[in-house]
Amino acid sequence: MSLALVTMSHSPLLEYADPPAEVADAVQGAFDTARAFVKDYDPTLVVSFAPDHYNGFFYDLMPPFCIGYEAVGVGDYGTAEGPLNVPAERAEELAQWVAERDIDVAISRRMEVDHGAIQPLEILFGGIDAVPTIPVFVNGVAKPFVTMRRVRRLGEAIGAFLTTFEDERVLVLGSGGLSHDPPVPQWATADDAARAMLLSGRHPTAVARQARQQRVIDTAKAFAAGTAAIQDLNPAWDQALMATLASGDLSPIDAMTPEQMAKDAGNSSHEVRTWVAAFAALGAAGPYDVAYSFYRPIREYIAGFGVMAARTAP
Ligand SMILES: O=C(O)/C=C/c1cccc(O)c1O
Ligand SMILES: [Fe+2]
Repeated sequence: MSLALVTMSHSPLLEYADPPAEVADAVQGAFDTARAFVKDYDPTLVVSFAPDHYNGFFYDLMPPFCIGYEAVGVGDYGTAEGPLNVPAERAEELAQWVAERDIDVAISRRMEVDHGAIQPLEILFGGIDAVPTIPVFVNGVAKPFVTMRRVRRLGEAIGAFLTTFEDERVLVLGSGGLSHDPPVPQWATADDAARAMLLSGRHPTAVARQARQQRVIDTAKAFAAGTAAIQDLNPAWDQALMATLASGDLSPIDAMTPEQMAKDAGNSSHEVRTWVAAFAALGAAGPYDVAYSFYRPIREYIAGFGVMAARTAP
C-alpha cells in the first residue's frame, strides 16, 4: 500500500503581508505544484499533522499529541470556520492502533483547529470538508516538548496503520515550520493578561482576536523592514532539515533537542514536528521519492517557507 505526502509551511501573513511580487508569485507557484501533485494522486483520505497556536489547545490541558474524532475550524486570520469532514470511525481505529503501539495520544471528540490545520486544506483542496480528513494535533508551541524520537515514532505508528488500508489513497499532510519566531507568547515571559490567554483563552471576542492578530501583522512588517525584535530565519538550518527528510533516513532527527532548535531556528521551529511525523508516516510504507521541493526564507511571512511533495517509490 503506497502513501503520498505534502508538507508545507503555513503563515497567516499570506493574506496580510505584501512581499515583492516575485516572492509572492514563487509561493503561489509552489502551491500550484503541490495542488497538481494532490490532484494527480486523488486522495480518498487525508491525515493532517498540524500544530495549534493557543486557539484550540491551552495550558489548562496541553497534550503532546491529539487525534480528532471531530474537528471544527475556529476561523482565525480569516480561515474557514466550521466542521471538517472527519471519518470518526477511522479516527477511533487510528487512536486505538496507536495506543496499542505504546504511544500515548489524547483524543478529542470536538477538536478546535486554527490556521495551522486549516490553511493547507484550503490551499490544496479549496475548502475544509472536500476530502475526509483525520486531524492530528502535534504540539509545536507550548513547553514542555516531547523528544523528536517520540514524534518520529508517532508518525511511524500512524503510517503503519495507514498501510493496512487496501481501499484508500491516503495523503499525509504536515503543516508548519520551518525556522521562525513569530510573537506567539511564551508562558515564561508572558504578563498576567497573556498568561490568562495561554491558560484558557478559548473563543476570544472579535476585538481580542483582532488585537492579537494585528500584533503579528505589525511584527511581520517590522521584520521585513529589519526592525523587529524577533529571531531571524535560518535558511541553512531549514535546508539541512529538508535534506534529511528527503533522504529517507530520519534517524539524525532524534538528536535534535528543543533547546537547540529554539536557539538555532526560533521558538516556533518546533512546528517542524509535524513534518517529521508526516515523513515518518510516509516512510512506514517503504522507500519514497521526493517529487517536489521548494524553499524561500520570507521575512514578510515570518517563515522559512518550504513545500515538499513525496510519494512511496514504485
Ligand atoms: O499568530 C499566530 O498565532 C501565529 C502566527 C504565525 C506567523 C508566521 C508563521 C506561523 O507558522 C505562524 O503560526
Ligand atoms: Fe504556525
